[in-house]
This record gives sequence, C-alpha cells and structure tokens, in this order.
Amino acid sequence: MENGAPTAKSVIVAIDGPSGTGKSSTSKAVAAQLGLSYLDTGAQYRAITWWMVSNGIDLEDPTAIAAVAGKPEIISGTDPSAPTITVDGVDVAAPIRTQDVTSKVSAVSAVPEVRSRITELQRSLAAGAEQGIVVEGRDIGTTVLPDADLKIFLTASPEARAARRSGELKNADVHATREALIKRDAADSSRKTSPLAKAGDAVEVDTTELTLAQVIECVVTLVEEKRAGK
Ligand SMILES: Nc1ncnc2c1ncn2[C@@H]1O[C@H](COP(=O)(O)OP(=O)(O)O)[C@@H](O)[C@H]1O
Ligand SMILES: Nc1ccn([C@H]2C[C@H](O)[C@@H](COP(=O)(O)OP(=O)(O)O)O2)c(=O)n1
Repeated sequence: MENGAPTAKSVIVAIDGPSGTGKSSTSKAVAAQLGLSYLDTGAQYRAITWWMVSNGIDLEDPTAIAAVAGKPEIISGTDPSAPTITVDGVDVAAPIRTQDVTSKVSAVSAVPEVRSRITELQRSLAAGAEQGIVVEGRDIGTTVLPDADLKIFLTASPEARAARRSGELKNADVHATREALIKRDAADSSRKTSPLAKAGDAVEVDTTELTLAQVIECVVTLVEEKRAGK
C-alpha cells in the first residue's frame, strides 16, 4: 500500500434461513454499513414465478416449467440502498410480493432447470462484486457459494416469524400467516435440489429474542472479524 490505510479485503457473505427470520433486513443493512453489494435471491425466484404466472405456464407441470426456464431475462440491481429487479425490462419489485406469487414460488423454485439458471446468475453477480457482496436465500452457503468467506444461518420461532410477517401485511391473520410460513418452509426444506439447509460451517443466530439492530450488529462484527483474519 503506497499511502493511507490498506483497503478492506473483498468479502463474500452468505445468509440463509427460513422466511421471516430477518435475512433481507439484516443483509441490506450489513451491506450498506460495510460498503458491500447486496443480492436478494428470493426476489429472483419470485421474479421467474411472476413471469411463469403472467405467461400462463401450467405450474402443476414441472416439465412445462423446465422447458421455459431459460426464457425470461432477470436483472437484479445490487445497491443495498436501492435494490431493483426487472424481468424482460419490466420493474417487478411490487408484483413479485403478491400472495399469488408467494403461494406459487416454492413449486417453481423446486424445478432443477430453474435452480441452475438462477444459480448461474447469482454466481456471476457475486464474482463481479468488487468490494464483496451479501447474498441471502436458502441454499447460498450450501450450493451457490460454498466457498463464501462467512456463512450465517438465521432462525426464529414460527410465532416470532408469523408476527413479523403479519405486521407487514394489512389485515393479515397471524394464525393463517404462521400456517402458510410453515407450509412454505416444509416445501423449501424437502425439495430434492438444493433444499433450504444450514451449511456445516455456518454460524447459527437465533433471532427470536433479538431486535433487528442487535442482529445487524452481530453480523457486522462477524464480518469484521473475518476481514481481520480472526
Ligand atoms: N430481529 C427482529 N425483530 C423484530 N422484527 C424483525 C427482526 N428481523 C426482521 N424483522 C422484521 O420482520 C419482517 C421480516 O423480515 P425480513 O428481513 O423480510 O425476513 P426474511 O428475509 O428472512 O423473510 C420485516 O418487517 C422486518 O423488519
Ligand atoms: N436461494 C433461494 C431463495 C429463495 N428460494 C425460494 C423459496 C422461497 O419460499 C421463495 C421466496 O423467497 P423469499 O426470500 O422472497 O421469501 P420470504 O422473504 O422469506 O418470504 O423463493 C429458494 O428456493 N432459494
């Protein structure tokens, strides 16, 4: 280093876990605080699901899904202060969050051709992130980026997760939200191709009794320790 302090080493952070554990909020904040890129891989699976629904693909038929998995062009913007997602040039940030897409995303994301297509996009975004990236999802530490510098697996009780999620949705019934979350987690954990799972070398953080600020602080500390070579 010619002058000044050495620049921080590029770092790849994988954050996995079930729905409502705080992956998106934590990953965005950690990336913003540390000057890293951010990738919401669930948004990519939601985007391809939205495209399948919009194009009338039969979602009961994995062969029909596989046949068109390569068609939509999905582009993710990785700035943590303003993440974006487009499909064939259309901004889909809002429509991918509807109940209709949420109820169908597990079926689409279980199809191996969909996963290999989206995994390729994720690896290329991670490889291109100069300062490093926080990538959040279900199979990042196990399959997408098995050599990530740091792997975190977030958990929380179903009650805490349902309360958080129904707080986001107007008029949501906590009991129905809890049942829907449990059903989606079971589908995501039991699929054959890269299921939701904790990597053997991931640090597990139970967020049930933690505030979001505490979770962010915990992950920032773990990244800084990694960068310092501890
Ligand atoms: N530790 C926490 N305590 C309370 N609320 C939280 C916590 N972490 C996240 N939340 C809230 O819970 C909701 C779901 O969080 P999100 O980050 O979208 O989870 P995930 O990406 O794992 O589904 C958001 O409204 C978020 O603000
Ligand atoms: N790496 C990933 C990320 C998400 N998915 C699938 C499974 C999830 O139920 C859906 C939606 O993920 P998303 O993270 O948006 O879900 P929540 O924010 O937790 O509701 O996508 C996946 O299969 N693999």
